[in-house]
Amino acid sequence: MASSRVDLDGNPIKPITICMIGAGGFIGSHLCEKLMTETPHTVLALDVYNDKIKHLLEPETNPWHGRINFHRLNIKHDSRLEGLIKMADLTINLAAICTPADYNTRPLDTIYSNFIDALPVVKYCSENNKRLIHFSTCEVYGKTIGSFLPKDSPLRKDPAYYVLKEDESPCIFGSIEKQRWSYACAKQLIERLIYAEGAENGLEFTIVRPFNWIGPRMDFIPGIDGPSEGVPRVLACFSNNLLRKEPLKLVDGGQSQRTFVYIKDAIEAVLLMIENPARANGHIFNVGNPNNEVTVRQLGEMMVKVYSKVSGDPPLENATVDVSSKEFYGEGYDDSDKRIPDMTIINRQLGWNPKTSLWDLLESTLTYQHRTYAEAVKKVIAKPVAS
Ligand SMILES: NC(=O)c1ccc[n+]([C@@H]2O[C@H](COP(=O)([O-])OP(=O)(O)OC[C@H]3O[C@@H](n4cnc5c(N)ncnc54)[C@H](O)[C@@H]3O)[C@@H](O)[C@H]2O)c1
Ligand SMILES: O=c1ccn([C@@H]2O[C@H](COP(=O)(O)OP(=O)(O)O[C@H]3OC[C@@H](O)[C@H](O)[C@H]3O)[C@@H](O)[C@H]2O)c(=O)[nH]1
Repeated sequence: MASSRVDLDGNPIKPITICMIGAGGFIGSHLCEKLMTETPHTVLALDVYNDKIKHLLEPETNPWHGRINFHRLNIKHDSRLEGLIKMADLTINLAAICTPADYNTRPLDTIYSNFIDALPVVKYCSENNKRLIHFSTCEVYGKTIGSFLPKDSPLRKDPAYYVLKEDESPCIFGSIEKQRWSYACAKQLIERLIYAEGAENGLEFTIVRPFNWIGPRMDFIPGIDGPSEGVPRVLACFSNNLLRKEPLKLVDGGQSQRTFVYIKDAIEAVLLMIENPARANGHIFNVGNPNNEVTVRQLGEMMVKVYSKVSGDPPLENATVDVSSKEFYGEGYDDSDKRIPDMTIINRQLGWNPKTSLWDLLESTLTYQHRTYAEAVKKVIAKPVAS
């Protein structure tokens, strides 16, 4: 496997050591899996949790045993961080609070997590001349220019007013009371800091802006492997509703638009960045699938159909219900109206294109959700409520 692998310019790929912070999360678990099964690289996996990568850490008979080492630590306060970054050739920082339900209910934790806690990582990489791949977000673009045009303006249909370009589009956030944007603002400032470290001190960096990556192991199902009152991201919210046979809640009518990309497609893009530093350094990359655009209402309706197919149950009648954002997320919520990534830069630098359609990615993801959770949800529903 390992020795014959070459990069995009035909050079042999040498095995490296990667310090992956946030390796126990959704994206981290898929990236670790890819690195273990398809590459010779070694991973120092840092996180406070490891449930999603347990299958890679155990048993000792795994062919990659010894190439992945888990370090349980909180980067807020752990003196081991600099040493681990020094031991690696490349650091990938995925650690963040990144769930909309947290942005306006835990704004301080959100700002600290996405900006303050990331500062030492940038500093240690810069001081020790280590390459950094930092995970930002599509949310740094905020709202589209088109959303400020009159509702009936024909310009709303012009891509110049909504396609999001790394090197051209402005970042448009709501007012300070709309704390939804605290996350986006913290991510924007850390991007600017990394960029400045590159410009002034020569830090070798790549910034990734994910556009709604979804797939197995995303977030949690409330009351099963996460808190009963917890509100995960939309894929897990809708999966939870489907598993419990309750209507899917459409926030403010589900009119916002998103493009969804399959996690396995997106991880291919990250691997190209890891293994082609000369093409990836100094760049900010949109990673998404512009062909998979739907409104949140359309996403819900499609998930109802796909879940019926994979579970064998008839689709729910009255499958959706409208809720206000204030009721669902609390005061201070706002939303991104539309997110279409421009793909020019990632295409030119890495030749990457997403492959999987929304229907196909939902089919494999909901098959996983059904297999993993249906029985556990049935048991919880059957339990009499304690009086
Ligand atoms: N999934 C997406 O579509 C998406 C979209 C935009 C941006 N992102 C960004 O990608 C990154 C990873 O996202 P994800 O979807 O895998 O989220 P996730 O919540 O599943 O993973 C984040 C991981 O970081 C860990 N972590 C957080 N704070 C930590 C700390 N102080 N010390 C150690 N570990 C810590 C968490 O325990 C978690 O396992 C985040 O930076 C997020 O903002 C993701
Ligand atoms: O049950 C639900 C959950 C969510 N939604 C809506 O679905 C849309 C998508 O919500 P998600 O929870 O997936 O999160 P968003 O797309 O708003 O942001 C996401 O993308 C940017 C990343 O940085 C973050 O990981 C995440 O914040 C929003 O319009 C939200 O209001 C519902 O209508 N019903």
